[in-house]
Amino acid sequence: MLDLQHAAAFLPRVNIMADSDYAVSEGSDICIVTAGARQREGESRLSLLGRNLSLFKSIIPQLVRYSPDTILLIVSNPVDILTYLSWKISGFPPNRVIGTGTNLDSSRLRFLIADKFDVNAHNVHGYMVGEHGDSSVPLWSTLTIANMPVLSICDKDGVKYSRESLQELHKMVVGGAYEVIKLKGYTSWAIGYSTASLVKSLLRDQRRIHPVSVLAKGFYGIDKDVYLSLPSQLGRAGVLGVASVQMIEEERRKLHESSETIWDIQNQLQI
Ligand SMILES: NC(=O)C1=CN([C@@H]2O[C@H](COP(=O)(O)OP(=O)(O)OC[C@H]3O[C@@H](n4cnc5c(N)ncnc54)[C@H](O)[C@@H]3O)[C@@H](O)[C@H]2O)C=CC1
Ligand SMILES: CC(=O)C(=O)O
Repeated sequence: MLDLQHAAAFLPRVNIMADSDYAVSEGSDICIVTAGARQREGESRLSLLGRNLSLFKSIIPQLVRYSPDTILLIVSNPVDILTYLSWKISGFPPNRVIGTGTNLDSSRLRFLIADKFDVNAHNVHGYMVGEHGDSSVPLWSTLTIANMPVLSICDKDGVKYSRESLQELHKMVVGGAYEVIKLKGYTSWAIGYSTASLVKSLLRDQRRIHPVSVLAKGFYGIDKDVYLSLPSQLGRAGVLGVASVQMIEEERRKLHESSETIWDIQNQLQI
């Protein structure tokens, strides 16, 4: 708290408070939960569940008690399962319980595509969906650079990036967090920017579409209460809707596989 307060001369006027008493969070518009164990080198996100489950059981009721109308934005891993857990514990409607999900994975993919094709990442449009993690699914069929489908660019003669090398990019996205963790012990900057961008869309009612972890039941043929990332419109009320993106059969199948991966673990939770 002090370290942030000492930046007062460089920030817009802001009241920075901290306390171990949750009363300090009373009346929050949004509560961002980042507490918890992080991965050690080579460890998967899913393996963190045991350590972070009991933590969430103690944190979420306190946040709900002091801010019954808040939006819960979950960052801690495994983010999809902890977001589901937060939804269950909070008793909130699902539109007010959101996980940062594949907003970060999508940015990693957009960065890699932008780098390969030497364009600005803002001009690369597309989503990764599903689990934030190893079973995430890139929606190649709708990925575009300035409205040109990336797959059709790859099919043109003389383009040096084949469809196979795009699959390599997906591996790099999945391996991206592992690599950063190996190099510096944790990831921080990209998830920080990703979360800030989501908060801006939510609190300023920007109605932008982000791939974030939402209750997926009823979308894309998913019939279970799982949280996973789908392109979702965010505004002041939280999740305003889920976009209907065209998916080819293979993408839909992989989304369902990702959903099953999460479901299998979620099913073992004792809430
Ligand atoms: N969804 C995503 O894309 C990302 C998720 N993460 C996840 O975020 C979590 C935190 O990671 P880091 O910040 O790197 O770890 P960290 O170890 O730097 O920070 C964790 C913090 O949680 C706090 N904490 C522990 N128990 C608490 C409690 N009962 N109440 C309040 N605070 C408590 C600790 O004091 C510590 O400050 C991990 O689960 C990590 O996997 C991290 C980066 C990206
Ligand atoms: C740690 C993590 O989930 C990430 O950086 O993607």
